[in-house]
Parts: sequence; C-alpha cells; structure tokens
Amino acid sequence: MSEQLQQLILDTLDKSSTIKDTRTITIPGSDQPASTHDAQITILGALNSLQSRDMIKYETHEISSHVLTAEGSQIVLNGSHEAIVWGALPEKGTGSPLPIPSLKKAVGDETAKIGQSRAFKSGWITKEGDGLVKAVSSITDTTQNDLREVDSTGALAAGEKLLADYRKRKLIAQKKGQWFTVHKGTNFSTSTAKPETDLTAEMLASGSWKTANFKKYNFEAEGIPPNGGAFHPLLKVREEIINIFLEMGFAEMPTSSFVESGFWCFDALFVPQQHPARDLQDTFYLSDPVQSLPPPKAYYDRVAKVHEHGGYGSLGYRVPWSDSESRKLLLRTHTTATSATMLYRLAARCRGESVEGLGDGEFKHSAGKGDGDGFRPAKLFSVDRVFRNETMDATHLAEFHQVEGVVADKNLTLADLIGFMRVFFSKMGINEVRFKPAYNPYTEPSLEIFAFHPQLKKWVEVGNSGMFRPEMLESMGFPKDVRVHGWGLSLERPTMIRYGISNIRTLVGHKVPLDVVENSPAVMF
Ligand SMILES: N[C@@H](Cc1ccccc1)C(=O)O
Repeated sequence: MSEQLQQLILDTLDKSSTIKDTRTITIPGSDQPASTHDAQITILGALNSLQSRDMIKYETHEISSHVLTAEGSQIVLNGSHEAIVWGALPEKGTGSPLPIPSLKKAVGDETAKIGQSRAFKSGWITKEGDGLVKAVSSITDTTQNDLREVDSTGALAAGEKLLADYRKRKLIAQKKGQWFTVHKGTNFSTSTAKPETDLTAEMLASGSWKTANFKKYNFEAEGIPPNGGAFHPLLKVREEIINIFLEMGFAEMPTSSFVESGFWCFDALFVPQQHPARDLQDTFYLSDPVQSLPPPKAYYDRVAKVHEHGGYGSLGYRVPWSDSESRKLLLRTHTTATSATMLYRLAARCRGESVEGLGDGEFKHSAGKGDGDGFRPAKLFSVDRVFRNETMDATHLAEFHQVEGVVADKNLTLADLIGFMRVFFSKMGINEVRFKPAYNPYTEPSLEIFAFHPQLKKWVEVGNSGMFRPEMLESMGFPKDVRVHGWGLSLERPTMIRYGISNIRTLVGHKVPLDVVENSPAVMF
C-alpha cells in the first residue's frame, strides 16, 4: 500500500507539479479523500520516504481537528440517547404508553435519563397517563449525523459553536492535525526504484548501466568530520610542567632506561640494602638477565664502603655489603635513579674525569661560573614513568609518572629549596604550599610538600623533597661545599585534580574512555 501511495503522489505531481492539499488525495484502497487524521499520518510516512530521496519536498500545515470519544462512536453506531428513547416508545394512540421503569429496563438507566430530557426538549415524546409515547411520527437524529460528519472529516460544516457543544458533552475531542503541500524535489522522477549510487562490474557486464537511474553527486555535502588526534590529559599537564622547568633554566635528564640496577636505584642513594622498599613486595625484579653490568669501579667501591663502614662524617650502616643485591636488575621505582646517575656524571665532569656515556648536552643550559675546583652548578629535571608493586585501586597503579628535579650549587640551604618550591608550584597555579618534616634515606632534612586543594578544601600531599646526604654526594666526588636539593612529584595527581577525574583508570590503562581524552580542554585552570 505504501508503495502504491508513493507512486500515486509522484504521478499526481508529474501531472500537476504541486499537490496543494494532501487531504484531497484518495489513498489507494480507500473510497474517499484522506480527510482524517489517520489518513494524513499514512500520507506523511510516504512523504518522508520520498523526501529522504529528494524526490519531493513538502510543507506542513497545522490544523486542529476533532475525533469521536467512545461515547461519540456509540452514537454513530446506535443513534443518540434521545433517538433510542424515541424509538422505544409506542406511537401516540396506537398502544399503551410505556411506564418509565419499563423504559429504563428497555434502554438502560443512563440512556433513559439523558434521552428522555433531550427528547422532551425536542418535542419528540410526550407524557400520557403514567407513561410515555412518541409525539411525532418521524425524527432526524442530527446528533448522530453530526458525529458521522466529524468522524469522517474531523470537522463540522455547521460550525464551531456546535463543535463546542459536542465537546462539552464529551462526544468528541479536539486533536491537532496536519496536512501537507507537496512539490517536486531535486531528484524527482515517477519511478520509486531507488537510484543507483555506484557503477558496478555487474552493470557493465549486463549493459544495465545504459538505462540505470544514477543518483546525482552532491558536491555540497559536508562529508564526515575527520577523526583528529587528541592529546591525552597527562601529556598536556606534562607539557605544561616541562615548560615551567625550561623557563626556570632547567635541562632535561635522559630517562629512557626503565630498567635500572639496585646500585643506581638504591645504593648510590644510600638506601640500605635491607630497606623494605627493596623487597619483592614493593619492587619488580627482572629474572633475565639477573645481573647488571658492573658500575664504575672506583665509585662502586666508595659507595660500598660508605654503606658498610661509613665515611664523610657518617657511621654507615655497619652491615656486610652485598654485591648481588647491588647488581640486581629492576624496574625503577623512582626517577631519582636517573638523578643519581646524572649527579655522578656531573661530579665526575667537575673533576675532569672521562665517564663512559657522558655527554655534555644535559648540562649545557646549566653551566655557570666555576670557581677553580671544576664544579659547575646544574639544574636538571625529568618527567617519566616509574614502577612499583602496588595493590591497584582507584588512585594507585603499578606504574605512574614522576616529575623529578635536582638543583646542585654551592652553599644551597633548606630555605633555597622551600623558596624554589613556592615559585615552582605558583607557576602551576598552586599558591598555598606547606612543608612537613619527613624521612628519606637519601635526603636530610627531608620535606613532604602539601598544597591546598581549592575544590576539596583540604591540604593534599603533592610531593617529597630534601637535601641530598653527604654520604651520597661525597661518594660521587662533589666538593664538600656543594649542596644538592631534589624533589619528586606525581604527574597523575595534579592531572586528576585539574581535570576532575576521580578514578585513575579513567586516565591510564586499557579502560581509558576515548571521549574523555578527546573532550578534555587543552588548557584548564
Ligand atoms: N624519590 C622520591 C622523591 C624525591 C626525589 C628527590 C629528593 C627527595 C625526594 C620519591 O619517589 O618520592
């Protein structure tokens, strides 16, 4: 039926180019024009299908139309209450008048009540003795006729006043209706067959391409928006932090070695070989290869000595040194492993020693004026990945990023560290910072850094810092008056705070929702 209807619409348009009012269409299979609400809905379906292929265009006209209520439909079927009452009564003078209780029995209480009063008003019936009789010999049931008209046309020629009356009697109800004006579209044709969109090998082989109806190219079409790349929030915050370091005169450390030895990750930092952080529960060790290459011999010996026996004013740990512990390979637990390597290289360079693998690049920006002992101040940073054998939860992963920095200069004090931290954090938009004494095996004093979180309205830990110990620096060969302070921060925490992310899995791992990445603003303060 819908195809026939579409065909009818196209044929009509072919003849007259416009269909002014779709209520004039006679839907195939029906015998009268489509004046009802339902018929227009059917037509709308056909119009939408044709319009989607640009075969036609249409405009919508809103009208208010009427439909019958259940009671109204009853009247169309059986006649009005008054007509039923009239029909149940004997004609005047021909039989015995019908008493009211019998009328009620015959037509029902409701019809008897409503019908009687209306039939009296119209002069159709009259009282005789105890009963009722017809007053006229024939009637016209205008209510039934009017409702029939409403049923088939949705309106009443007699006018709004009468419609309002029927509405009040709840025989009809108002309904918003539509009808349409239809024009030819850009792809108008009287064939409802879908136009071809592609020239196929089959068409060429069969020759059907000669007569096929091809869809026109739409050069105005906007096309599908290309999928652009998007920076991950961690990358954006990382970029911002790198820029802060660079504008403060720092040089970036080479942190590409995820695998380190126990020596560089712990021993060089004067972390005791029995320290719990070195346990299997906290650190991932490599099973193959099991051992690192040996570190520089003279330096290794100095480190082993300060651990076992002390030196540089220290008592040492007084525990036998283990070479195998030192040579274990592990996934670095902090980027301070790289800081240690770089500080060692800096110290070696000061003394003019040639160190294997040592380039000048990392120190080039930080070269200051030496004062005769070969020492040059240095400011170094890195932002890279570290690994810890953590129980994973909403805020902890087994791998995360550390932001690390070290400053080496003569006569630095704790006040320099605190002052530097305030400047650094203020550049990240964090103006309220507090410091709390802490403990690290490699720094003394050590300070935890807290920042006031404006949304959470509480102080949160944002980093750890301190002045590196003489056991570490003097083993490396720095002059005694060189001080080095350093600090480590997480990259994930400030990123989560900034982008309002509460579960770390939204940020890292295989469950990262791509729309979060795509929709995170480039800059957020
Ligand atoms: N390595 C420390 C951070 C730190 C670096 C340098 C000096 C002091 C502390 C950490 O992982 O938390």
